[in-house]
Amino acid sequence: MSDEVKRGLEGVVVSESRLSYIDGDAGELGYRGYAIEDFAHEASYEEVLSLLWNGEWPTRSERDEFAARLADERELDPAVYDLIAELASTDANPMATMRTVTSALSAYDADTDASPDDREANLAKGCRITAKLPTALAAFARLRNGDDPVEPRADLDHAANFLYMLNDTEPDEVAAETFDTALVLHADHGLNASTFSALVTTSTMSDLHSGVTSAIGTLAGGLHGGANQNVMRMLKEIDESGKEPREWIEDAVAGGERIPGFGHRVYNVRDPRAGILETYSQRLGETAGDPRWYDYSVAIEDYMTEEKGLAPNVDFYSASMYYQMGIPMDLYTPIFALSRVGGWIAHMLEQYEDNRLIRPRARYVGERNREFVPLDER
Ligand SMILES: CC(=O)SCCNC(=O)CCNC(=O)[C@H](O)C(C)(C)COP(=O)(O)OP(=O)(O)OC[C@H]1O[C@@H](n2cnc3c(N)ncnc32)[C@H](O)[C@@H]1OP(=O)(O)O
Ligand SMILES: O=C([O-])CC(=O)C(=O)O
Repeated sequence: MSDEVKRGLEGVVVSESRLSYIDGDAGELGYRGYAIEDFAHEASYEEVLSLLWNGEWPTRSERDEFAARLADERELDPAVYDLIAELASTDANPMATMRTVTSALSAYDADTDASPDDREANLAKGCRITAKLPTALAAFARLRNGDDPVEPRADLDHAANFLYMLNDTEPDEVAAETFDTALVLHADHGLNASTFSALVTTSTMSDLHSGVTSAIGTLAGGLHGGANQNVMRMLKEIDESGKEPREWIEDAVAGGERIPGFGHRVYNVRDPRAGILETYSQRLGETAGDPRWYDYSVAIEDYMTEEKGLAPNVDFYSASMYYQMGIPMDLYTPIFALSRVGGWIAHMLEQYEDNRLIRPRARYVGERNREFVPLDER
């Protein structure tokens, strides 16, 4: 057995998957063999979930049935609302709230005692988790502002219903479509850190709720999903500094800072999702007559690409896009989770079909054969 250390598991292949294909040199991403550019605008999040979980695009009737099943599961148990209200009253971190709520949902899940690898029970649990998290996040966002939660509406699709519950106003077509595309584009991405942590959890034959709880904790960090809110904080800081974006970034890079939204473990070129999200960010700026956030982003990208050879990742343009939709900054990463939950579940379903415990090793570099000294003699 080789003792070579692969820091960060870079380049290590640990499993086979039929879910997402990534070519990091060509900048290509596909779900189950379909290039994202071919369906991102057209397919809904519900269709993508169905594709990821079942392997094929649903027919219209299958899509309707699946969407209705999800819509039926949006309500939360009153005890979960109480928990969210409690967390909102302490101004808890939204990602910590999502993690805690996911864990709590298992207590109210009808299939909580099913065998961890029972596919039908897992599909039912998957529907419940995916359907309930948007209700939980919207309720939390409203309660912390002193507003009452808004009941989900079964006649709205997954994306539109979330915006409706968040704002207590039915979104217009542009907002609903933009948000739906963001959900579609964030749904899966190979063995990224959060998906891997879900798989580590379920590889012990733990349950789906535990896997999603682990994954949310992993997504929260600034090197992963947390980067999207850091991007917007940076854009705001640039705006307030009065400096040119290029000058601001130059100073930040010279100061040794990592620029959020740039760089990627797998892509050596521009993340293909960034290109699609960029068009939405640009369009929203033009419509609002304030292209500032998009323009800053382009100036930063130009500098980072030319001077550092680093391209934007998915978190870069999603930030200005969500901001221009009026979404509070600290909800961007939880929104990433609302989408990625579909990918996490798809990977866990795949893992249960052919599971092996994930248990790598560390090379021990500490001292050995040291003599134990009892407490009173130290
Ligand atoms: C959904 C997602 O998770 S997408 C990623 C979201 N995360 C971010 O946007 C945070 C900023 N980006 C980063 O920190 C990194 O690019 C990561 C974590 C995404 C990838 O990290 P790794 O593959 O481990 O690359 P690593 O950290 O070794 O970086 C390689 C080199 O590029 C530099 N670098 C990488 N990203 C950046 C960045 N955003 N800003 C400045 N320098 C960077 C590193 O300093 C390092 O330089 P060095 O070799 O001179 O020390
Ligand atoms: O793949 C990764 O490492 C990070 C990423 O872009 C994602 O999770 O969408």
